[in-house]
Amino acid sequence: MTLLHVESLTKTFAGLTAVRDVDVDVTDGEFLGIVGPNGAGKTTLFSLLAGQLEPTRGRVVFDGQDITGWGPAKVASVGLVRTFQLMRPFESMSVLDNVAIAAHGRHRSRKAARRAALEVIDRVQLDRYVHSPSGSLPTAGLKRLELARALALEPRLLLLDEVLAGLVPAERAPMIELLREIHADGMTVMFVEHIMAAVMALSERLLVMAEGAELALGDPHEVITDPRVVEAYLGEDYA
Ligand SMILES: Nc1ncnc2c1ncn2[C@@H]1O[C@H](COP(=O)(O)OP(=O)(O)OP(=O)(O)O)[C@@H](O)[C@H]1O
Repeated sequence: MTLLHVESLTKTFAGLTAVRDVDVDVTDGEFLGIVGPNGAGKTTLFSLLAGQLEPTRGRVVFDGQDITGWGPAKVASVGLVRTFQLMRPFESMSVLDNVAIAAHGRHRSRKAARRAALEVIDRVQLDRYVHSPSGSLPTAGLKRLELARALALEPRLLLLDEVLAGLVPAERAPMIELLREIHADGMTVMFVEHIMAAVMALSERLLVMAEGAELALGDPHEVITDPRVVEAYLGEDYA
C-alpha cells in the first residue's frame, strides 16, 4: 500500500528552485534512503512534506489524504513526523520532560504523556539520562533525544534528517542498529544521510537528488553504480 504519494513537488525561493518536480511514492513499511550533494534539496523536501514549508507547486498525499499546504502540527497529527538536523531541545528541562511535551501531541493527560515518554526513552536507550537536563547530553544522546521526540508523536512515516551526523564511528553502529529495530517494528522511514555505509545498510530503495531534482531512484546497489550518480555525488573512489 502506498503511504506517501508525492507529485511534481516544487519549491522556489526568490528565483532559486530548491526542490524541482519531485515525484516519489513510499510504500507502507518501506525504508527509503535519500542522498545527494550539499544543497541538493533534501532538507527542503522534508520541510515540504512535514509542513514547515508550503510548496510552490505539486501535491503531497498521505494515506490517501491530500495534505498539501497543511501546517506541521496538523501533518504530525495524521502521522507524518520529522527530525531536525539542528536539534533544539529545551536544554534546562530533563530528557523526560522534553519527550513528554512531544507525547502531549498524542496523550491528553500529563500522566499518560509521561508514561508514553518513558516507553520511548527506553526504546532509544536513554533511560539512564531520563532525569538529566537535556543540555548535559553528549551529541550521541542528543541525537537519540531528537529521535525520541519524533517517536513520541507516534508517527506512521518518520523522516530522519542526518541523525548520524556528528557521531564518531563507534557511536554510529548502535544508532544504525536502533534504526533497524524501529524499522523492523513496522515503521516507514525516509532517511536523509551522508554516511553511505549507513544508507547502504538500511535502505531498501535509494533516491539520489541533485539540484533539487531526482537524479536516480531504485535499488540502492544499482543506483550507486549509475554513472550519473557517481559523477554528481559519490566520485570514482566510492564506486
Ligand atoms: N529558506 C530558504 N531560503 C532561501 N534558500 C533556501 C532556503 N532553504 C534552503 N535554501 C536553498 O535551497 C537549496 C537546497 O537546500 P537544502 O538545505 O534543502 O539542501 P540539502 O540537500 O538538505 O543540503 P545539505 O546536505 O547541506 O543539508 C540550497 O541552495 C539552499 O541554499
